[in-house]
Amino acid sequence: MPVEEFVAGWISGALGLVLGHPFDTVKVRLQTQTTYQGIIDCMVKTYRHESLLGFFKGMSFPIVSIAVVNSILFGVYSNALLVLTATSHQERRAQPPSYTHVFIAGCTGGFLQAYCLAPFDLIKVRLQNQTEPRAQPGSPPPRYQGPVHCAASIFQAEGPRGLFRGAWALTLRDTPTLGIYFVTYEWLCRQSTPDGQNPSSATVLVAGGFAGITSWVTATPLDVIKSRMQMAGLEQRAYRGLLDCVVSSVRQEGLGVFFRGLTINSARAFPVNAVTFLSYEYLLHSWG
Ligand SMILES: C[N+](C)(C)CCCC[C@H](N)C(=O)O
Repeated sequence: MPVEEFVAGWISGALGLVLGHPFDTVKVRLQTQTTYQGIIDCMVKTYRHESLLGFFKGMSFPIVSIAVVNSILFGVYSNALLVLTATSHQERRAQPPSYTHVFIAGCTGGFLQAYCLAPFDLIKVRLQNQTEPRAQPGSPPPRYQGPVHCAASIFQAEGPRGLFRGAWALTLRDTPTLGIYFVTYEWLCRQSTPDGQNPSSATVLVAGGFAGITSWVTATPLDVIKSRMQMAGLEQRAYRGLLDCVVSSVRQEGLGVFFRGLTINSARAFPVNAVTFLSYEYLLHSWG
């Protein structure tokens, strides 16, 4: 089993992640809190209360987890294509796989990464939603003092299952939308590259960026539900399940609730995924 794809997936994921984290914090806050009037308001308030550091809350853990998660996504995707089409990464420009195969491989990668992502994503969302300024002398400490403390508190209060809160919503969010992600990327690359040639860097950037946007646009409704289910354990607002969360969110806030964070998700998705795909292709290319 080729391992370069796993390593390339990890490094490229980490680069994209740092770039996109401030957007991600604003998104999570808009989705789960009602105190902000919009993106700008949320950014200004976050900056005033918590300085620039506020935007980077909850990032250390994802940096570690992206190693696992993005390498599973890209590694499984590429190896699934190897199984389906008997072509390696290098051979795929000359013998492009069908879009059905790309979709199936993307869904497989998406499904497998979702379960590993679930506990990391839960901790990220809980930490991002702590809006207190960084510890000041005399003020009470925030509920979670960091990722490890957060994981340990959830584990103590709810057992190992608590760490997988929202995991189903996350799996449903990621399985089809990562199929869409790779199909969009491949389609855009093929549109602007002569047959058999490697896409240019500019093409990879644009195709990666749009793959990110398409995937996030289709993922946003379940992203909202996922984030809410992850926060529910804290807020005594227990949902009986995914459907209950969907129904009660729509009842209280209307259908618009499914599009919370859509603009910011898309704004974040372009640079993050442009950089992810460019570094992924570059690394694989330079390793031969
Ligand atoms: C499937 N879903 C849309 C959720 C994610 C797809 C893109 C993944 C990328 N690491 C990013 O963070 O943008």
